[in-house]
Amino acid sequence: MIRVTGLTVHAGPKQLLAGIDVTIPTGSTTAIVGPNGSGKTTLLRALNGVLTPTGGRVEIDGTDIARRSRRWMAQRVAYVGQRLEPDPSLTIADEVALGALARRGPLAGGGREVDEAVAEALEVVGLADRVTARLAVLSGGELQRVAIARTLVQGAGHVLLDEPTNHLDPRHRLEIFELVRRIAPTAVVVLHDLEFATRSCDQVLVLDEGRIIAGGSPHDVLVPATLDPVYQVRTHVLRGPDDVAHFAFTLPLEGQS
Ligand SMILES: Nc1ncnc2c1ncn2[C@@H]1O[C@H](COP(=O)(O)OP(=O)(O)OP(=O)(O)O)[C@@H](O)[C@H]1O
Repeated sequence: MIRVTGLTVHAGPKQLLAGIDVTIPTGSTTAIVGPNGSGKTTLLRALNGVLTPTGGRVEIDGTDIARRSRRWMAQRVAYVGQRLEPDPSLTIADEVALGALARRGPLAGGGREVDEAVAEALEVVGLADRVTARLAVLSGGELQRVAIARTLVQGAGHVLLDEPTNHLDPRHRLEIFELVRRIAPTAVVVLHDLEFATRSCDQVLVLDEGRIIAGGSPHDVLVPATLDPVYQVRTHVLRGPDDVAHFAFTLPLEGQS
C-alpha cells in the first residue's frame, strides 16, 4: 500500500504539488490523469523517492520512504519513466537484467537465476526472440516492453509507469494493461488516455495545478462535470461495444467555458 499525506513539492519558489493526500491500496491500479503540466510526473517521481518533498510524506507499506535507502526502495518500487533513454550499446537481455541489479546490488552477481528471470520476462512481453538485439535498433514500443520486462525482473510489489502506452499500437496498448495488472500487485499509472483509465484502473486521481481535484472510481470521476473545467473542453462519453466508456472532446463553443 502507498499512503501519501500532505505531500508538497517545490522547485525553487514554484509549488509543483500542493498538499496531496491519497491512499493507493495493495492490489489496485490507480490512474493519475490531468492536463499537461498539472504535476503528474512530479507526483510519480515523489512516490519513487527521487524528489525530496518540501512537506508531507510518502509511506510504502507503513514505512516513511524518506528514511530508507535506494536499495530498500528498489526492492519495493519499480519505475518506468516517460522518456526511455537506455544505453543503446546494451542488448535487450542486458537491459532487462538491470532489474536484478537494482534489486540485489552489484555484488550479488548474475548467474542462472537472473538469466532465467530475464528469459521469462521477455517471454511475457513478447520479445523472447529478440534477446540479443541492441537497444539502439528498437522501436519506441519495443523499448517500452523492454522497460516493463525490467520491472518484472526487479520483482517490486509496486510499479509506477509514466504514460506506458505512448508508443504502442492498439493491440500492444490493450496488452500492456493486462500485463501491468498481472505483474504488479499495486500499480500507479500516469495516463492521458482516459479510455484506458476506465478499462483497467480501480481508482482515478485527477490532478490540476498540483492538487487532486477529484478521486474515485473511473465511472464516478471521468464525467463531463469533472473533466470539462479541468481540460477546458466539452467531453462526450460514448459507450463502446464492450461497454467501456470512450471519450470524445470538442472545444467549447464561444461564450461557453
Ligand atoms: N525541476 C523543475 N523546476 C521547475 N519547474 C519544474 C520542475 N519540474 C517540473 N516543473 C514544472 O512543474 C509542472 C508540472 O510538471 P510535470 O512534469 O509534473 O507535469 P505533468 O502533469 O506530468 O505534465 P505532462 O502531461 O505534460 O507530462 C510543469 O509546469 C513543469 O514545467
